Amino acid sequence: MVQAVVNVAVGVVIRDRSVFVCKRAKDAHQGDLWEFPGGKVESGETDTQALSRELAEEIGIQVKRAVPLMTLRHDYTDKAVCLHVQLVRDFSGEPHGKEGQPSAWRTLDELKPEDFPAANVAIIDKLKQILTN
Ligand SMILES: Nc1nc2c([nH]c(=O)n2[C@H]2C[C@H](O)[C@@H](COP(=O)(O)OP(=O)(O)OP(=O)(O)O)O2)c(=O)[nH]1
Ligand SMILES: [Mg+2]
Repeated sequence: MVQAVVNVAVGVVIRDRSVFVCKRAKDAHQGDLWEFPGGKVESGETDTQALSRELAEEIGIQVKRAVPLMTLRHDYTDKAVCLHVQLVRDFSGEPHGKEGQPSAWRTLDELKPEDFPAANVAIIDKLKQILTN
């Protein structure tokens, strides 16, 4: 059966020179890898609405402004995703792993692409282009 592409809102939360990352649950798709927080866009939601909802649920912040960074499609062997990646610099609340997941602030130099799902390699590359210097 051909599977539908799953639309996902992904937030790169930035403070100073660091980004906020979380660890995916072991039993999740692409489990046990690090991620930028976010999740599936539900029907009737815009990407931005989905992002605000997911970041409130997963890391306990209120997004004040989100700026689109990139949209990318990635086909894993078992699932195809379209990631709508947005930069979040303007938020209230203190990001934390609200669902008990490990989380951390990391500088770009500290991000190892191999610790993330394969789709994230392109995101990390793009962040390095725009956030350095
Ligand atoms: N959140 C997030 N998902 C990513 C990233 N990179 C990547 O390939 N994905 C994939 C993994 C999943 O197949 C999908 C997002 O699913 P998710 O597990 O976050 O969705 P969700 O929060 O709505 O979770 P659930 O309630 O359905 O379990 O996108 C990333 O950096 N962040
Ligand atoms: Mg999620």
